Amino acid sequence: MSPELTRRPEWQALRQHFAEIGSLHLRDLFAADPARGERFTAEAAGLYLDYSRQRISADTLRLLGELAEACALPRHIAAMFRGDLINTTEHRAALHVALRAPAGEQIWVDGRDVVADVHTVLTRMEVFAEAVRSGSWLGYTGQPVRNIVSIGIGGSDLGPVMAYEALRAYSRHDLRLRFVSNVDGTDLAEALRDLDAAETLFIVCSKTFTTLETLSNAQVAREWCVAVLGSDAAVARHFVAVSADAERVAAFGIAPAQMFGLWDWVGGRYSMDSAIGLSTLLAIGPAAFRDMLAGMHAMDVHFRDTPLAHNLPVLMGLLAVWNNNFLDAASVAVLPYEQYLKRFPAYLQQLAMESNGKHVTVDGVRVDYATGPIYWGEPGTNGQHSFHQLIHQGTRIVPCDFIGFSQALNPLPVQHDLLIANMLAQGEALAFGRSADEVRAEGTPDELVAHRCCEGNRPSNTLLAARLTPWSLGTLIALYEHSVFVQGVIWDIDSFDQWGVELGKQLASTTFAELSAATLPALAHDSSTNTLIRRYRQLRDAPGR
Ligand SMILES: O=P(O)(O)OC[C@H]1O[C@H](O)[C@H](O)[C@@H](O)[C@@H]1O
Repeated sequence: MSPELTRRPEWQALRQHFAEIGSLHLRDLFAADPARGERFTAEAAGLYLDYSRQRISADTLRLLGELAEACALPRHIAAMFRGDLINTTEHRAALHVALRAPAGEQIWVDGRDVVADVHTVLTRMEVFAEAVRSGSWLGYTGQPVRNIVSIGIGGSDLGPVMAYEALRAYSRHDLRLRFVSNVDGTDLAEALRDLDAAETLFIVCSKTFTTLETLSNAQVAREWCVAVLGSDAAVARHFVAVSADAERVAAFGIAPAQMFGLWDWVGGRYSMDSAIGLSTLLAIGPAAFRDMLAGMHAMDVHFRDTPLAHNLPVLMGLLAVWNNNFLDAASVAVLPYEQYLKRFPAYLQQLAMESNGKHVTVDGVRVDYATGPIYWGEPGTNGQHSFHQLIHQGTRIVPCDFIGFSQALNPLPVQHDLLIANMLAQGEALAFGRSADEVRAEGTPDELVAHRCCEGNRPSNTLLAARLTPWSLGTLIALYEHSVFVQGVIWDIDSFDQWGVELGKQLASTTFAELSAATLPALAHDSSTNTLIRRYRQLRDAPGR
């Protein structure tokens, strides 16, 4: 059985259309329509999107819209907001929109109003955060908290790290936040090296509370804390947990009063605005955290209620499908021209790649088209001095998302205009390039003309907002969350499961037993794994090394 998507007349129409316009250059498209840079734009919740530098025409947009209708995108959007079990392989809702729904709104799952539950937890988080921030929460020896160490990985780390870095300008600078994720002991050792346990609070973040990296790091952190402070009783003043599994948290030794809950309808990579965001709330305070939620909600409402043609996440999602499946672009570069967004690309990697890196449809049929592209990126202008060369002149097409803000958070005399000038120049250079004639006219010697030419015709989006605030960060996150969902709907995949990560975990547990056994047991892997296991043990145990 072949999947339905590529058999749809709307898909075939796009194929045909690409054959007609695929070779058009952005120079021609702009020349043919001088107002293109005003027309191919959209705006929502304070975010302005310029998509005029995508290799599309008005017909492309119409045909993508028809594909979206054929794939029942509006029905899928409604189903998500209603709390239907759209994560079909796990029989769960994907209701991250409920995490930022205002108090009083109602969304029902299994006969419970989940919005009420969300606000109960949010209020508890705020009370706790106020106690810590005001200095009234005291450690075991009577000291207030000055250091917060969040232990978590994947969705229980990347969102909180990204948000903490993004909102540093709004954070309490006398609270030191650190994030430990890797099972590599270096991560924890370096995080704790200069901290005083008496004034350190640990947040153990794990939705399942089974994740090996997090549990083993939390265990060591607890031993460190108890050893320094001299009593098991210290754990109650220095550890809180965020999890959906109260029993496992209790078994670890953290009392229910010090646990903040989330639910199985919150996916890990969609959880940074749940209790998993406790570190963010501690850093920026309750009012700013609520602003972030309000920004997310504003984008949710826009996504839910706006016709497809003017809907920002829908446009971004459909353009991503166009680039991925018709232009055959295998990756997307996310280039924030805002230093505070330095971890945004890493956060998006999990969001996009764990969601849409799938090889079968929701019905388990092998896809015959490319699904999720590779997301990567670095803040500008740094990337311009390293990998932009490939984006400008390499043989692969790398669509770019530029993200910038009009107002600087740390204004220096000329820097911000310089920064944004560079962002705009990159988009312009990528789109229009520089022809051989133009290069020659600059007096370039003949033998260098080919080397200095830039073909152009490289697509990009530009997202512009007034200022990076908790609110605008919220809009940006929700924009990408929904854009990823739109892509998943078109590709007919389950964007909310992540079965692919399980195999490696299973194999690692067997291998761990083999690495740590006193004497090497019989190995039954392939010859590569067997040899590497032997060599590792040999190097590890070699005397004098
Ligand atoms: O929050 P946890 O249950 O500890 O999960 C942490 C992470 O690990 C898993 O392996 C998944 O791939 C991620 O989606 C998840 O966010």
